[in-house]
Amino acid sequence: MAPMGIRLSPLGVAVFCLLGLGVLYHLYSGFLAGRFSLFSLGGEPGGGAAGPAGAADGATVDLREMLAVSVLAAVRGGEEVRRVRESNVLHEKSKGKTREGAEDKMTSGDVLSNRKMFYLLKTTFPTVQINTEEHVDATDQEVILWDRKIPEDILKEIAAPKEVPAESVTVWIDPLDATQEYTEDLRKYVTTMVCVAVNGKPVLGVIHKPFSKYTAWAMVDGGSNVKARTSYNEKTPRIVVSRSHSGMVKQVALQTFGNQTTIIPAGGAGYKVLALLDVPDKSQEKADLYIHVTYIKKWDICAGNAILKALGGHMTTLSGEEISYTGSDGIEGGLLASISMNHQALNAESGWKKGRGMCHCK
Ligand SMILES: Nc1ncnc2c1ncn2[C@@H]1O[C@H](COP(=O)(O)O)[C@@H](OP(=O)(O)O)[C@H]1O
Ligand SMILES: [Mg+2]
Repeated sequence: MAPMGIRLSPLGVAVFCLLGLGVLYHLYSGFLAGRFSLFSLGGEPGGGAAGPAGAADGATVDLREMLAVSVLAAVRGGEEVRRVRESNVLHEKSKGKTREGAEDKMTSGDVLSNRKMFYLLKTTFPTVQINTEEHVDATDQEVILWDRKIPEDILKEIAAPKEVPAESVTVWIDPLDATQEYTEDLRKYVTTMVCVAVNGKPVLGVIHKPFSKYTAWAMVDGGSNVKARTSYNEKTPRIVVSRSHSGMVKQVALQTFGNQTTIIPAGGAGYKVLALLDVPDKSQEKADLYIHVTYIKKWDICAGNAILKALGGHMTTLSGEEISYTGSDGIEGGLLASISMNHQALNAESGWKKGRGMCHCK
């Protein structure tokens, strides 16, 4: 008989100790996996412990977890986008005008998708900088918890965690790309997008089509669920361009590549990047190049830039400069996106001279 009348069974004590050891092992193996992957990336371990709650660790974040949450955020945001469109009550408003005088529209689809996407990412990675197209209402907070499950297709492509310092990360969210087309009920152009940049370089991108439920994702030096097509027409390329913020893009494209070139006007920067890839979605048109000439924001292009880069393609300004995804929201020098082509030669051909903002076409 034990003191105070409690009798300890030897079998019970043994089971209790074994359970305790199991829990300790589980916790410690997660800790070691995080540390090893950090060292393999050449980084320094941060001050906080990268334990099993790695996603909530302030000092480092695991890019593989960020990819899983980004895919989930794009899908959850997309559900809002679809629900609002199907309700036919869009509460369309104008946020003002673009520099070229087009209406910069916003709908309930943008706002509700933004709320879901932002809070899912912010709750999971509270210390990371998140830039999003729409205003986040702090009085309307929503705590959305990630179930910490990394989907099988991601685990298959990316075998190990990839930890980076949280302070090096900037997330860009576009809760509804192609808002203009959304208001016109041109559903195929609409996407939701998440991008993660590390030290300003785009490293992972997710583009989700809410109406056909297709999702493309890729991580630079990691893996992807999408690939380039087998061939592209470099001589007389089909060029996908904006239908609602076109500027002089048609003239630039035709003068540069000749009158044989086919111009495909389309909505959404996400849609236009997918046009360059091997995408099984039936509603997706195909193109060889994507050119944009007016001002554009980084949440519109970062995910596409990351995906192209991961697959060996390029997205630069028209004068060939890489785009840095920190600091200011927008870029001035236009956009040229290609894959499996001589991007540098295309830049030179397009005739845009750095800093001039005008075309010196042939
Ligand atoms: N000149 C400009 N100024 C501001 N935003 C622009 C722009 N040109 C394009 N965009 C934005 O870039 C995205 C793709 O544009 P487009 O469909 O014309 O190619 C759209 O994003 P949103 O729909 O997310 O606002 C659009 O608003
Ligand atoms: Mg956009």
